[in-house]
Amino acid sequence: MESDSDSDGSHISATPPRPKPTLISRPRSSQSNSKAKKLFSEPPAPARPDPSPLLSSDLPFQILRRSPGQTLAIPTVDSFVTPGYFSKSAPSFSKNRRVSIDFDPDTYDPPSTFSPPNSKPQPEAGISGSNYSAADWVPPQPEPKVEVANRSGVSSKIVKKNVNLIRGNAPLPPVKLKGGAEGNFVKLNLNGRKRKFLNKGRRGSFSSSSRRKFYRKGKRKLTAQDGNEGDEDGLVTEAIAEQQIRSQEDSKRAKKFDLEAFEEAVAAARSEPSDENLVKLLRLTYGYDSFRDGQLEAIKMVLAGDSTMVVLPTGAGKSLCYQLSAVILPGVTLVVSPLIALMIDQLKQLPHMIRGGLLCSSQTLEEVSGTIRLVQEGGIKVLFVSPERFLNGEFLSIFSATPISLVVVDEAHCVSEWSHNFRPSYMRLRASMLRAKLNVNCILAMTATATATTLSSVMSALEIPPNNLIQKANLRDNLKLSVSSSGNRMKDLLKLIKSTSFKDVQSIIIYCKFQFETEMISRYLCDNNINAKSYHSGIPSKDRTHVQELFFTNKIRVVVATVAFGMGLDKRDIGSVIHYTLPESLEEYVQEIGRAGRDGRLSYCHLYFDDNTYYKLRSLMYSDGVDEYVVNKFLCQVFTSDENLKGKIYSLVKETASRKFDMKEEVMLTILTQLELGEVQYLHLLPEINVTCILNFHKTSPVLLAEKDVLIAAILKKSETKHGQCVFDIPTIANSIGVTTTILTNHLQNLKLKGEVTYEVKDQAYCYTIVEVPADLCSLSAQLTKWLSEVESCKVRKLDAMFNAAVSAVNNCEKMEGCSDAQQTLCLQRKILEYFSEDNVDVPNKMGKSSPFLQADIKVFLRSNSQAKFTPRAVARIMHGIPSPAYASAFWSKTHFWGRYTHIDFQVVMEAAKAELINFVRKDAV
Ligand SMILES: Nc1ncnc2c1ncn2[C@@H]1O[C@H](COP(=O)(O)OP(=O)(O)OP(=O)(O)O)[C@@H](O)[C@H]1O
Repeated sequence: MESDSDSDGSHISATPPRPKPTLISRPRSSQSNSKAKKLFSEPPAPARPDPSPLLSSDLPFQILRRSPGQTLAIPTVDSFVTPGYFSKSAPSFSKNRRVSIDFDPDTYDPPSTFSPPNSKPQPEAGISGSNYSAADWVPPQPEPKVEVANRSGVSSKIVKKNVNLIRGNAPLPPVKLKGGAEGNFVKLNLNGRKRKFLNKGRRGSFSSSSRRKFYRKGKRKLTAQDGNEGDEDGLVTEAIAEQQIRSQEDSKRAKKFDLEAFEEAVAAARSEPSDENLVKLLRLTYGYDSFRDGQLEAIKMVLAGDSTMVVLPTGAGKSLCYQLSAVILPGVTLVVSPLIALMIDQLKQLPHMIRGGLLCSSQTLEEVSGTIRLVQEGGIKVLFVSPERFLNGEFLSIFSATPISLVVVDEAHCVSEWSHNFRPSYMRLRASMLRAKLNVNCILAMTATATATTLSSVMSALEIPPNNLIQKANLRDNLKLSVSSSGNRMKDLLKLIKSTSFKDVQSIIIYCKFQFETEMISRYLCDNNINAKSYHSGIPSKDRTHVQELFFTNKIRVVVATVAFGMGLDKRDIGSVIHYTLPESLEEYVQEIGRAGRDGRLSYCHLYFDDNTYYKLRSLMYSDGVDEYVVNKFLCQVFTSDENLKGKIYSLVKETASRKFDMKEEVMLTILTQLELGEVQYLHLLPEINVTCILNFHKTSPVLLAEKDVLIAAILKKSETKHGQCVFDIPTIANSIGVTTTILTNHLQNLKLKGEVTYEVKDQAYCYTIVEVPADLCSLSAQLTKWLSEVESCKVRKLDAMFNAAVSAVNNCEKMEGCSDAQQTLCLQRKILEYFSEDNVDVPNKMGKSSPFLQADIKVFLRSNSQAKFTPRAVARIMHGIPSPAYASAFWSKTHFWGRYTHIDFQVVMEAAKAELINFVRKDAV
């Protein structure tokens, strides 16, 4: 259970950390110490993972024993250096190669060339110290050349190199289009078509068939070059290419589209946004005859420049509210979306006359700069971005000359820590920030699932006046809801799917919490002649896309999925959603059943629940918890005691810090974001980067190169030589010459393109500059811990409310009016309504408050693991079967106490552990 629950990419999820790829170290040849070999040597063998991180963990029970924070030795920053500064002869920056190193945690997978998570740089014999001398350098062997054909068919020779750019994204060779179109302009023009709309004639002639070939070719190249990339990257690239092909087909079909009439309707709606004009534009854009409930109201408010909060049920047509507004508004509409998959879906769903674009971390340099160019040229009307983009100054600067008319915050509940799906990066989306950085005054926030508390916190962050709320019922009334408690869910599920109500249902989604469940159930259904496939984030993206395609084309009847399948999914004829596992909140339940019946037809939603699943889920709710003294230690490290703090870039390597503080990466990010956006701004977060760089020189000797290049000179001064490679910390070098890390890595990339160097980066880190050192770290730690524990309690309450709704639907339903024939629709609707209007109430729970054996078991556990260090929280987590960064399940699940007390309240177990640990320490002292 512990290892494979799925996450939707949200901040506080029950998902244990995904295993990261490990590097297989090869045995080293004893003769491999020649200098030439040193420069081409394999990366250093990773250190063996510590079998028990506890032994080296810095987490003693002695609460007051605080280890001092690590101090970053960062030299003073003298001045800000422009890109050309590095090159002593000529500026070496190519503007269009520059790319911001942005990071979307929802899709990030570290490139496989990186060191394994537990590896630490090992001191090696033969390290020559931090300074290079000319004698250290031996020219490397030439690298093999491969032929690559460009679009025009002319083959060009390029050097095949290790794809070790930041995120492993090697830039594509420039592709020249006939007729003057440039680069991969067309490929990026996601809704390109024939560019009749507003930029007539800008694109050169590019026939449909050649375009198809181009996309296919581009796709192949990208696949080859993205070999080291995360799974989602292939998905983005493919979606972009497929979108292009689809746009072509649409374009042919839409020949009859009357551009003139459309442009007239836009102009009319712009000058007078009356009901009549808007309906006319709706008809021309979508072919719909009327607006759905809430749509017209929302569009009119946005056109009047009023920030608006829209709460409409799933499938009610929220996207149309911003799409139609975008057509009428003069500037760009920026849509912030939490998941790349969601952005891709929305991009694909844009009507062909609305030109869309997408910026995400997994795009190539050309794709990013091409999209930015299009935005600046007015070639994109709707731009989808992830919230992490707002960390990036370069991204924000795009809009200095390009007006944004509207910012749309999709899935706006993510802004609030009191929602089921809080994301720290969404905290950045404050009205004040959007006004200051983007000069935006109108915000449209949209969600299907927000409780009263969530709504009020979102509206306050986005400064949406209370009167500007458009809210309709949370549920559509074509959903028939039923619940049952089951001792044998597999059998009951099969019976249900074969029952009369379900037997004619063509498309069914079955939601599970854990990946193994999806595999197990889909196999079981296939064995029973039901065509089913599983879907979860552990499946390669290509296979996932394939499953989705099979489902959308009705080639499979059932998809058994985790939460990874759902948000934004718009298959209209899904006739049933079944919850094999209890959702974690009523919000999640409403969101997931909202996939059914989008065509308006009666659809069936069944929910199974049982006590054991509830206990397991409730345990997982505690996996983010932190103790005050750990927060204090964390803050000590963040505000390291350096005299000259201001302006310097600091970094915290995620993996190392997470294990050191036994704190999930998302929790660290939440604290850091709060330190930036709370009442006092203590720091300024920068985009996450890999901070350790391993550099190899190729053409010119390092010393000669350093004579021409200030950056290389600084690197040689402050780096170490390991296995003939130059290893340095990116922020340290950036600080020493007073540039940003982005400028530094862009410069390295430039040198790489010239064949001077190759490099790898590793150690993903949070980067920040310090604005103000807190006067009292203890009280700040106390405040932050209190806040985090309230967030945790809120999550637990949400699960309790979900479980209670299910229990009461089964137990009390007959007494309620209208529920019959195993349908609990009215009863559940009532519960959902109550919950969404007043969620902040304590709900009774059925957790045990004591156990006769608990204390004794903890005692035995501590004795049998006396070599390890524990906190009460760590012991309680083990008793509840919750893995954490420092207490991995791979090791600790072997103890027979693992998960033994899931039925006893977590706080109770923690108190018992605390008492036992005190006894243990006292006895030890005696
Ligand atoms: N006025 C309308 N008339 C007919 N169909 C509409 C109308 N507005 C939207 N739709 C259709 O309803 C479907 C659902 O729309 P959309 O995906 O925008 O819903 P949503 O509210 O964003 O749902 P979710 O929250 O699940 O993402 C789409 O297929 C869309 O084309």
